[in-house]
Amino acid sequence: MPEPHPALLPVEDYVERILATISPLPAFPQPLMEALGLALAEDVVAPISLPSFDNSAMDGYAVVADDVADASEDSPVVLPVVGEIGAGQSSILAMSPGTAVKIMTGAPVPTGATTVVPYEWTDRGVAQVRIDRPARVGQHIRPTGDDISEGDMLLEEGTVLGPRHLGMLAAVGRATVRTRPRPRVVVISTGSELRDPGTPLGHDSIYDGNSYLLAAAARSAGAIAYRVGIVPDESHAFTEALSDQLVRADIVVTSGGVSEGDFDVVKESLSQHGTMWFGGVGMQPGKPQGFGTVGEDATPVFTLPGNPVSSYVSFEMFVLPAIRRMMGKLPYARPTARARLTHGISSPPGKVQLVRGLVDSDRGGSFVSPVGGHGSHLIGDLAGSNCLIEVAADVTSVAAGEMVAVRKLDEDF
Ligand SMILES: Nc1nc2c(c(=O)[nH]1)N[C@H]1C(S)=C(S)[C@@H](COP(=O)(O)OP(=O)(O)OC[C@H]3O[C@@H](n4cnc5c(N)ncnc54)[C@H](O)[C@@H]3O)O[C@H]1N2
Ligand code: MOO
Repeated sequence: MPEPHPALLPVEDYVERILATISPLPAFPQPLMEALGLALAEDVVAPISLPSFDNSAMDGYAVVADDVADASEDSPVVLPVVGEIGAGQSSILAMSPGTAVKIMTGAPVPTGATTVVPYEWTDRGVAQVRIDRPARVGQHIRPTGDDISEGDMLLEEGTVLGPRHLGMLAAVGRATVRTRPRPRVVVISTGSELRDPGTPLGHDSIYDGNSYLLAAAARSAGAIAYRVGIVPDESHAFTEALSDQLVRADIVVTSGGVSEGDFDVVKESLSQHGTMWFGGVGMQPGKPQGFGTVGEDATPVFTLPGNPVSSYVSFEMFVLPAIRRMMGKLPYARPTARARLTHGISSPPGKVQLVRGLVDSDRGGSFVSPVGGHGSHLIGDLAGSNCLIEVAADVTSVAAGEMVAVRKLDEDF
């Protein structure tokens, strides 16, 4: 009698198991430029106010508003110019009524001045200035704290830092911020049939697309990716490659060697490790999976199936959330959107089906078309898609015109 198929682990249970094993990486202060794209691991409170002093918004003359209240073109007010203040120069700290001080944009307004008259309203005089319009109190003065007040909550923990955040942090004088670093993800391709792109191909070999696919996906997810060369289907070669790599890995991702084949060395080598789990997950493509921790530092290891589409989809569903959890980035999983299906699709019972699709949101709604067939070797179709259509495990067909869940690939979230 044939052995019954072991039960498939539901996708959500597998994700839960993975996330329960993965911890956020310890945070530390990083220079601002290193923090781009990283999640803040502290609340940032403004250490100073911005502007930090009253300063001029125009090139012109700092004066007392009362002195120019009656100025007009027919009857200009003439004031002696007692000095000049450029941005970064604060030699003149105070001025008296009845005088004018030349002032440049951004320069500190001297005590006593209540307004700034722009050059355009004057004769631009050097020793004395003729002002032919009145200026109200506070005009063209940017007051202290106008933008940010000392003690304001600027950014909350978990914020993913973009260029505008970094600009603000620098503007308030922060040189470093506490962030969680990028995980180092080591990608190992296994398979004696694999050859490096750029080298000759025999009649029985294929190019190693997966290590590029997975390393690029890891980098796109925010990780530092190390693509290790091809490891043949030999147990000792795999074990050696793995132990060499563990020292620089926060996560190890392997491709190939996890199904039922006679040369499935990944499974064979790692099965001896207590914490590794191997089995089938209720998902297509990407059924054969393995996950656990290995080595002294309990480094998480994902053993993804070798078929390229299976490998990629497995990365999206399982490795991406793990990378994001290490980085402290929420949500962990790529969010789904809704789109109307243009052509019907069928799906096996008991498995979440992830169909390559092309989603277009520019036509007064979102429409999604399946791309190519279901085969998990079809990398051409994978490259031609921009989303994964997700069909739930208990659904066996979806008709054209129905709404489906889609994961838009490559989008930041
Ligand atoms: N008897 C069974 N056979 C298979 C089963 C099963 O349940 N019973 N599952 C199938 C499924 S589903 C998948 S997915 C694959 C997974 O296989 P492995 O993870 O063991 O991967 P390999 O056998 O090494 O390779 C599968 C396929 O992918 C190609 N490959 C592998 N590495 C790369 C790479 N780096 N770049 C490009 N292509 C790669 C490889 O040549 C094979 O064609 O198992 C099924 N079999
Ligand atoms: O799990 Mo496999 O991915 O169906 O080819």
